[in-house]
Amino acid sequence: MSNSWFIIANSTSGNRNFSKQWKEIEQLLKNKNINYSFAFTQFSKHEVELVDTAIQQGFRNIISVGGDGTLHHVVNGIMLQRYVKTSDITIAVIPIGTGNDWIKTYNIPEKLENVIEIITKKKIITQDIGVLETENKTITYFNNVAGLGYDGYIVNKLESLKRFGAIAYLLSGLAGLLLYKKSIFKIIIDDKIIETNCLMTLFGICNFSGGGMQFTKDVNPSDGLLDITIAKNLNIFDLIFNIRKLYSGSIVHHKKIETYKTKTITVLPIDTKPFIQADGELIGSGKVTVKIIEKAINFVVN
Ligand SMILES: Nc1ncnc2c1ncn2[C@@H]1O[C@H](COP(=O)(O)OP(=O)(O)OP(=O)(O)O)[C@@H](O)[C@H]1O
Repeated sequence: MSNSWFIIANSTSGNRNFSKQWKEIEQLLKNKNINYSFAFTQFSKHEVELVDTAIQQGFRNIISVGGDGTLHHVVNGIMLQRYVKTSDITIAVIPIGTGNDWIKTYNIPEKLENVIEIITKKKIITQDIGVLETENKTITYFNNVAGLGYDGYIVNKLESLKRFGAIAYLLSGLAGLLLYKKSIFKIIIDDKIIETNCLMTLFGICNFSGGGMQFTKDVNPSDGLLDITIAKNLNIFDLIFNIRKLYSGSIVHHKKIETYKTKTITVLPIDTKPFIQADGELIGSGKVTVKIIEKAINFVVN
């Protein structure tokens, strides 16, 4: 069992024909003599239960077949189980989602043949995992990028637009700015208190979010630090004139953006309850405290 993989597959991820992709995945795994069992998710967050059962049965290697949301829930399943240390578990990702942002940090390709090849090599990085605690004491883990404010607003709006792919993030991201009302955030980082009109505050472990955009600076996913980005009173013109910089990452040098590295941060929105997103999943609204767990889970990378 310790060398075998347990595959958790989300047939609703992405816009392509899942059964065709699944057939190809099974064929490639068989060609490479990779030992595996599998289960399909039946509903959102089912990943958490499936991971728990797989680990209880003795599996230590898990493959997430889906997008960033599926991976997010697999990670939460690992962090929530109580059978083994989380660092005893290894996750590989077969990306069939829409954004597939987490894989971009590690140059993991989307072509199935190449991904399976990477899984056979099993090169591993032990990555940090973030923890968010909301006002009602709900705990959520994340492996890529979380945030509150405008990014949460977009995640909430995007449900119906997702089938249009990564371009939908960009278009709804720009159009939404005309309607979105920024608000004052009180941000506590170590001994520093920042009170500012804020479009959004992001908590990063890896580089990419929003379908290939980069808002985090000098990322190291295993250094035990959150990469904080505070986007202050940016407006639609700031973004339209800097579209290329959103994707290249140099937007972080904009004068209305500040970045920090820290182990813990609290954000208190004043008078509003902005949406909070984690890895592109909507998880709550309002006040949030974020911490980081250094080197928590192993991931197969390129
Ligand atoms: N059987 C299911 N039915 C409905 N929703 C599901 C099911 N299984 C998983 N989900 C949920 O579907 C959501 C979206 O999945 P996922 O993020 O993997 O795909 P995506 O949105 O196409 O990709 P990305 O996040 O990379 O853009 C996740 O919240 C996941 O928990």
